[in-house]
Amino acid sequence: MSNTRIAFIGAGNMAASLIGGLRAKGLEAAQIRASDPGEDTRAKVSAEHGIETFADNAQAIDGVDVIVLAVKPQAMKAVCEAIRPSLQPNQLVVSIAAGITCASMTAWLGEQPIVRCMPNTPALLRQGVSGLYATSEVTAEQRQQAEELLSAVGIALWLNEEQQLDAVTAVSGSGPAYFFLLIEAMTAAGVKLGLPKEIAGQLTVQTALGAAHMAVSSDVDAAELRRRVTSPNGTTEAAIKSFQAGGFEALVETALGAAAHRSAEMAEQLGK
Ligand SMILES: NC(=O)C1=CN([C@@H]2O[C@H](COP(=O)(O)OP(=O)(O)OC[C@H]3O[C@@H](n4cnc5c(N)ncnc54)[C@H](OP(=O)(O)O)[C@@H]3O)[C@@H](O)[C@H]2O)C=CC1
Ligand SMILES: O=C(O)[C@@H]1CCC=N1
Repeated sequence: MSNTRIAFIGAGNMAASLIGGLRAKGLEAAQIRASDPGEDTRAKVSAEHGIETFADNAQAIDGVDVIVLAVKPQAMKAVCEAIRPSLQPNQLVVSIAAGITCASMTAWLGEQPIVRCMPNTPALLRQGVSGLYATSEVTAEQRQQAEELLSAVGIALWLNEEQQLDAVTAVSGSGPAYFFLLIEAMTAAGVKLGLPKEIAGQLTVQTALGAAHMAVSSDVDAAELRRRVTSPNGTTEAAIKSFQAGGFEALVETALGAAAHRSAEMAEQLGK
């Protein structure tokens, strides 16, 4: 990406994470621009990353190689239609918006190389994971550019079918929130069992971190790691049996199904 010029449309949370990752990877501030209607948002991203910012999206995309659409899904149609007259045919459009299909973007932007992806908030710490899907207009060089963009904040995984992005959204896009919910619930349960809140919180968060590190670095799968914690007729077995009696696995499947369904539903509702 040594010479790639990138414009971010929308300079909110996810854009700022990506910009931070790119700067940490060595991209020059002059290679990156961002546009956003918020004066404070522009001032913040400009102060933090030393990049030029714009109130006008068309001005921001002038002459860049890659345009990252980082606005809310509800704003995508208006943003795409407004930049359409200013697009160059070879400019790669990368969208991170949940539930907005390549077909909708093509209808709003015209024929344009598009990479649709789904990152997640740990991108802020360069610990994110993203699924990526490219339309047939995307060249090998542009695939590389998109991959390097998302790799700057974590792991980037290519998908062969666009529909799989609904599942990626359900698993990893929304996924951090599920772990936060579990952290909240375990901390509250620890308090109910007699621990001070701060200690219950620290025990929970450090356990989550340790377990995630083990799952990442171990050569055995999560089921085996779980088995190694679970002594026969011990405390873990008592807890796991209780989770399973309450339908834990089925509940997770239902919850992720709801997220994937919502992603597809947003495509229907917002894609017209
Ligand atoms: N948050 C998450 O966990 C994830 C989010 N995403 C996707 O990333 C996208 C951005 O989300 P996130 O960063 O959280 O949202 P934010 O609200 O933090 O950022 C969006 C930014 O876009 C600005 N904006 C609004 N309208 C326009 C416009 N017409 N032109 C330029 N900028 C505009 C907003 O300004 P203002 O606030 O003034 O309206 C805001 O600063 C969404 O589409 C979401 O689906 C993907 C993966 C994970
Ligand atoms: O909740 C949402 O719709 C967005 C997409 C994935 C995470 N947050």
